[in-house]
Amino acid sequence: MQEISPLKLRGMQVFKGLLTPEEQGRLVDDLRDVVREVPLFHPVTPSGKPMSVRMTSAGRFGWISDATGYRYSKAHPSGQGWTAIPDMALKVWSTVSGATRAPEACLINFYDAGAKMGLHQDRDEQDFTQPVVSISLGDEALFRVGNETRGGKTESLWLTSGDVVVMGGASRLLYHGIDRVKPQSSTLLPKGGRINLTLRVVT
Ligand SMILES: O=C(O)CCC(=O)C(=O)O
Ligand SMILES: [Fe+2]
Repeated sequence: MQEISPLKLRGMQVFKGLLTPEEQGRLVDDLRDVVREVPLFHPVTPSGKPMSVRMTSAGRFGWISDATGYRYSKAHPSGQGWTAIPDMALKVWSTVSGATRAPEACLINFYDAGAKMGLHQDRDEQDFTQPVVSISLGDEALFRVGNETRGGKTESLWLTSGDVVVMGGASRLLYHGIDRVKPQSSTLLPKGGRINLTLRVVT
C-alpha cells in the first residue's frame, strides 16, 4: 500500500491509487472465493424495484433489502452466514480509517456497464463516529457527493481502480452515489465491470 496523502472532496478523503495493481489482484482473488460462498444477488428496494447493482457481503453483518425494508442481517438471503472480510480490505481499513473499532461489514457491490447508484446517505449503522471506507476495483466510476440533506450543489470525481475513499467525521452523512461506470476502462476484471467494497462498523 503506497504512502500517499489524500485529496479532499467535501471533507471526504480520497486516496488515489492506494492499492497497487498487485494488491488489487490479490483482493479480487479473495473476492472470488467470497462470491462462490455467498453469491451476488440483485437487491429489491422496499418499493419493489430491483437495484441495478448486484450485491453481497462479508463480515459479521451484511446488508440486505427486500419488501420489508433495508437492514443489516447476519445471513445472506440464502440463509447462509457471511464469510470473513478479506485481509487486504482489513489492511486498507487499518491504514486509512483512523477508526477506533474494527469493521463489522464489508458490502460488495458489482456494477456492470449499465449499473449506477442513486444519491443516498449511509445511515443504517448505529455509530456515525465510525467512518465508512470505500475501495474501488475495475472500471472507472463517476462518484457524486452532495450535502447532508437532499438537493443543493454536488461535486463529482472519477474513481479509478485502487482508489480508496474515507467518509468520516463531518462527511460521514453526506449524500453520495455513482452516476455511471466507464466500460472497458480497466483490465483488472477479465469480463469488465466495477467492484466497490464498503467497510463499516454496524453496531
Ligand atoms: O460504489 C461506490 O463507490 C459507492 C457505494 C455506496 O455508496 C454504498 O454501497 O453505499
Ligand atoms: Fe453509500
